[in-house]
Amino acid sequence: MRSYTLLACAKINLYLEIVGDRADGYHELAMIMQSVDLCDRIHIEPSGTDSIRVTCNHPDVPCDSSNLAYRAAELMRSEFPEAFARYGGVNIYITKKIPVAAGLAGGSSNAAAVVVGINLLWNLGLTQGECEQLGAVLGSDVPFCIRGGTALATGRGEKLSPLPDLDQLYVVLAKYESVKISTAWAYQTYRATYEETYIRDPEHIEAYGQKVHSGPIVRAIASKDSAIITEELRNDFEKIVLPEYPQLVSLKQRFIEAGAIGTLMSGSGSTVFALTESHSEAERIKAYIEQELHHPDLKLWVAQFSPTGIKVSE
Ligand SMILES: C[C@@](CO)(OP(=O)(O)O)[C@H](O)COP(=O)(O)OP(=O)(O)OC[C@H]1O[C@@H](n2ccc(N)nc2=O)[C@H](O)[C@@H]1O
Ligand SMILES: Nc1ncnc2c1ncn2[C@@H]1O[C@H](COP(=O)(O)OP(=O)(O)O)[C@@H](O)[C@H]1O
Repeated sequence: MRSYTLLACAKINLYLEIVGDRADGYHELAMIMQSVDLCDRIHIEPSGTDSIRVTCNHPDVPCDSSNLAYRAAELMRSEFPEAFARYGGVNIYITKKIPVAAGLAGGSSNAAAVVVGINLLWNLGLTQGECEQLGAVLGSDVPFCIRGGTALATGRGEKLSPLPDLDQLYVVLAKYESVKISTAWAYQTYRATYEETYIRDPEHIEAYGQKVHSGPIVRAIASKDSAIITEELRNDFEKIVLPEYPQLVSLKQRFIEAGAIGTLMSGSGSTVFALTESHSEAERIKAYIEQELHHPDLKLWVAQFSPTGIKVSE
């Protein structure tokens, strides 16, 4: 039987506005999500048994049923029992390149790759939309990781509207290995600090009217206007994370000093990214930061915006 190798792209948030409280305990969001070509490699093969097995090269990633890739395979097993009975279990090999707990959706991208990979392995014939719906059960960011490219994400992050691909931008990603921020902590802390500004029980993002401020960046993306995109970068989590981690503030300052056209923390952190208009400029800024900060704990990567979230090869 066939096996598949998939590249699962990281995402960055060019815009993240926390707009309200939801009845289900999640937060209502307006986000611009962007895939970048820093990718984990996921290999999926039939196990020849009825079990799911996950192997990963990263010491901080669990290989048991708490691994999001494992949970994705479990979901497929329970949703498609006949296919499971016919094709059996799977072995999943994960080679991590995306830093862990970094605000780059590493786990979500791995789960996305497993949904897409098992769809192929078991000949399920699911459409991308159907894969995205299954992904939403696994986590708010998983549908975007399946769709990829550039998208406006609303609801709890799972409702996607496509935006034109921003293929002209490059990114330098920087992460202090010791600064690990849990997404649940970030949302809880934000709620505790800003709850009084929340909109209660919002039904639809449109209903927020004036309260949502993503219009200018959406229009700038449509017209591919990098100057306005960089002016409109926003991440509400910066308000609670940056005061706790002054090294991230310095990192942002250094990026601007180095000539980045914009800089922002991604998601709930702790990755900070800088945008540039060329690959050579991104490499130059990476080298500058490595030399200036020269911190063994600080890791940097250069990546390009990607029009896809998952790339498949047999
Ligand atoms: C913050 C973001 C921005 O893209 O990314 P990361 O920083 O994790 O990469 C996402 O909203 C993370 O999405 P994801 O990691 O899929 O979240 P989930 O598994 O659904 O939920 C993790 C935790 O975040 C909270 N959560 C998540 C999404 C949301 N709209 N409201 C929330 O309050 C949940 O209550 C839960 O405690
Ligand atoms: N396949 C996976 N890859 C990475 N982390 C995973 C995976 N499965 C579960 N996790 C756990 O999820 C947590 C969040 O990791 P990750 O998805 O990389 O971060 P973020 O939510 O900030 O984008 C980690 O602490 C890790 O232990």
